[in-house]
Amino acid sequence: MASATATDLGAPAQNAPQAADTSTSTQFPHVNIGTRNSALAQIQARAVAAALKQAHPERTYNICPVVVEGDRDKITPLQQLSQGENAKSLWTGELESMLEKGDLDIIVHCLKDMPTQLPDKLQLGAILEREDPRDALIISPRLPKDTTLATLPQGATIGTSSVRRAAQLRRLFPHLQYADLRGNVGTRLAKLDKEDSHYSAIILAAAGLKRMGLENRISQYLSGSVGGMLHAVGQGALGIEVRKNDQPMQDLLDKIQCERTTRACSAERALLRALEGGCSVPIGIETSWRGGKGLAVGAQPARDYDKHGNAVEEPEPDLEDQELVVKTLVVSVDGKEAVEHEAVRKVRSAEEAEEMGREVAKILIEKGADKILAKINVEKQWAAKKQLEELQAAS
Ligand SMILES: NCc1[nH]cc(CCC(=O)O)c1CC(=O)O
Repeated sequence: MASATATDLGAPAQNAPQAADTSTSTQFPHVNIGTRNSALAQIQARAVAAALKQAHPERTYNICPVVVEGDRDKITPLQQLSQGENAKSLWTGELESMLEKGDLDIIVHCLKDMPTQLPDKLQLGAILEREDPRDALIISPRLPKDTTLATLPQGATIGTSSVRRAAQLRRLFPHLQYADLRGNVGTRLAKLDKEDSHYSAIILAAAGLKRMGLENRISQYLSGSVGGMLHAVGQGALGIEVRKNDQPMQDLLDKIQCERTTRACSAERALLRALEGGCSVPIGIETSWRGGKGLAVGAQPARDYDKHGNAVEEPEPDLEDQELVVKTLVVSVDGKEAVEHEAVRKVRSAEEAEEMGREVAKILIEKGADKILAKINVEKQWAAKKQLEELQAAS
């Protein structure tokens, strides 16, 4: 097996792999863990390495940060980058070809960024326990810290490059403006904070901020009930990609997966797959577990949050006694049309959860979601064509 080094992975020198642990047996080769090289991605990769180390202390782990295409092009708006044939490979393509070649053994992804269709030889080997899946509002330091979506001044600009976020917000906050905002979490915060920034606030995933120790920047946690914002499919969870024929590696991953998150995210991903939405399509979702011993069905969501956004710890009912609640929304880019649906079902496996996701997709389509999505695809193609013409005119 190839043992990759920082240099032959094309990573900058300061991103050298973490020193491999040589204190234990060397009868196994290192597990090479691929990751994007952003600060958040590397934090996530280290968390996975730590979980693996705990489950399998006999193995050694090597983190390999790689600069990917999506991180290089900072100019083209995301919706247009994710067009056409290259659509899905932008964030994952380079890492995946290294995995296929054997230069990597696993890739750690934000599940949200993982395409619903993976290359033939690869599979989603594990989904780990979910962090807070909600979106969060971050306010400019020039505004009062307790500013919320509802108290932002008329005409204030919110930075987000997510069609899903902007479309949902336009629906409930038509008096605000929405502008593209690109870059890693640190870059986006810097663009908000700089003195002449034209953003009054930005929306980021709470999970990324929490993982980076930046949750103190969060002014408001958004959800279906606060700000009417449903999160992206897979948001807050980590997905690990592995070669299909690598059973030993799959066995390692089986010990660190989270069944609750796997079932919920399997439903979410099956729904997205059935609607054929790319990562920037305005599909919002919220999954939760309901019922179980000691709780009346529908009495309260399985996970609640206090006013600081911390998960309120309650003794967790047995997963097998609970039902999965899937709440979902497809909204037009202008926020004027929306189709929503909520379903509740017992799912005893990831496969049953996928079935539920497909059922919900079918109902959304019956309610008219396909028309909203078709219109978005036409608009995207038009925008991409216009941009190409501009580029040609400029050259
Ligand atoms: N769109 C990029 C992206 N992909 C994953 C995360 C972090 C949150 C997660 O793990 O789902 C982010 C940043 C963000 O949306 O704020």
